[in-house]
Amino acid sequence: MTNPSNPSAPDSSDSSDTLRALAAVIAERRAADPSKSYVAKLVHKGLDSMLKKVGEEATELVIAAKDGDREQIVYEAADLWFHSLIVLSQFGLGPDDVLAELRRREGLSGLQEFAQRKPS
Ligand SMILES: N=c1c2ncn([C@@H]3O[C@H](COP(=O)(O)OP(=O)(O)OP(=O)(O)O)[C@@H](O)[C@H]3O)c2ncn1[C@@H]1O[C@H](COP(=O)(O)O)[C@@H](O)[C@H]1O
Repeated sequence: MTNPSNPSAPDSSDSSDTLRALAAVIAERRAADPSKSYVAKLVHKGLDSMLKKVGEEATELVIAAKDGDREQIVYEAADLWFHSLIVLSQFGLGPDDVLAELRRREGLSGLQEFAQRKPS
């Protein structure tokens, strides 16, 4: 379905395309002018600032969920995914890497996977 507020946005029925498109914008903006791009500004501040944002957004998601505010949960989850993509980009990684890991886990029970882990 076309996004009525942004008809040129990718079809929301294909979530991985949306994540890939956002990751491509992030990759391009990393080298942009920090006064004109939020991504460039955060990248310019360095890894600690990116990680701080991920921590903040995760906490805000927790608070929204504790409040049971569905709209706010979606808003904060979007912030968290966005900032996670920035951290991934810092290491030359992207949504396809995470999606591949999720696909690898498909059909493997979390309890089974945990039991197979080597003791650390
Ligand atoms: N998806 C996002 C996105 N989500 C959140 N944000 C920004 O993330 C920032 C942090 O959000 P907060 O709620 O924590 O706001 P804040 O506490 O006031 O921010 P800080 O001062 O702590 O950084 C805000 O400035 C948001 O606008 C985003 N900024 C950009 N994008 C995407 O990234 C693209 C490139 O953006 P630019 O790099 O700015 O061109 C955009 O076209 C969008 O598609």
